[in-house]
Amino acid sequence: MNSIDFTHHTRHAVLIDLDGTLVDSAPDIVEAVRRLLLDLHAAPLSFDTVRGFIGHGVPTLIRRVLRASALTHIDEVLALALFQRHYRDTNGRYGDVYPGVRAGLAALQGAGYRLGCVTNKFYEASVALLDIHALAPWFEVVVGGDTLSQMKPAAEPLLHACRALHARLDRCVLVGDSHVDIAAARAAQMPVFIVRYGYPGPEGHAAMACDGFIDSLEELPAMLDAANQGRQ
Ligand SMILES: O=C(O)COP(=O)(O)O
Ligand SMILES: [Mg+2]
Repeated sequence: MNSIDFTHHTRHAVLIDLDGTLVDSAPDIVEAVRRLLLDLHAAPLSFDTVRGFIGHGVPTLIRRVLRASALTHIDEVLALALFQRHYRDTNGRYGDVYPGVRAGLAALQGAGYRLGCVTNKFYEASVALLDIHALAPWFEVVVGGDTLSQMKPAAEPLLHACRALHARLDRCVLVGDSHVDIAAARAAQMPVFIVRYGYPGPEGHAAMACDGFIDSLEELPAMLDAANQGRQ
């Protein structure tokens, strides 16, 4: 995939992570985990504990939940199926879009950027969540955790989105909330901007080696102007 020739593509694109960047979806996910643990007759985990498990996709989240609840004897495929059933109900119901997201997307589109959503959440759930919050129309492509054989931190989802948008690889940036996004962007040799909210994981933001932090997506057009000038 790395050998794809992007040089005939000229468009600038912004790839944006979903959970923790566009939507504060932890309340939906934590509620589905609470229902899963109820099914398994296990004690609930704290909100912060479960939120800290978000970032590497649902199968990893479930593995972490089972480990934290001393339920490693439970079949992960079964637990995943139980979770999915609950998540179909909770997805989009409790969490909300972060402040500045809608205005930021409008400003980016107005400035001529093509927009793609690159998430480790399963594709179907991602599209459903974007739909529920009326964010879907902004995105020309959505790459989910199960769209390709590899998810972030692999480079492939970013390269795939870039190609789908007919954008030049050296004209794409990623915006995310976690070290998974940073690692994926580095693997794709793409600049990465990190929101100061979201689910950065236990290490927090301090140790993040990104190209810049933002408090709101509304700050992006100005930041990208500066970044693109540096790349000419
Ligand atoms: O589902 C996850 O674990 C994370 O999803 P994200 O890539 O949109 O942050
Ligand atoms: Mg995220």
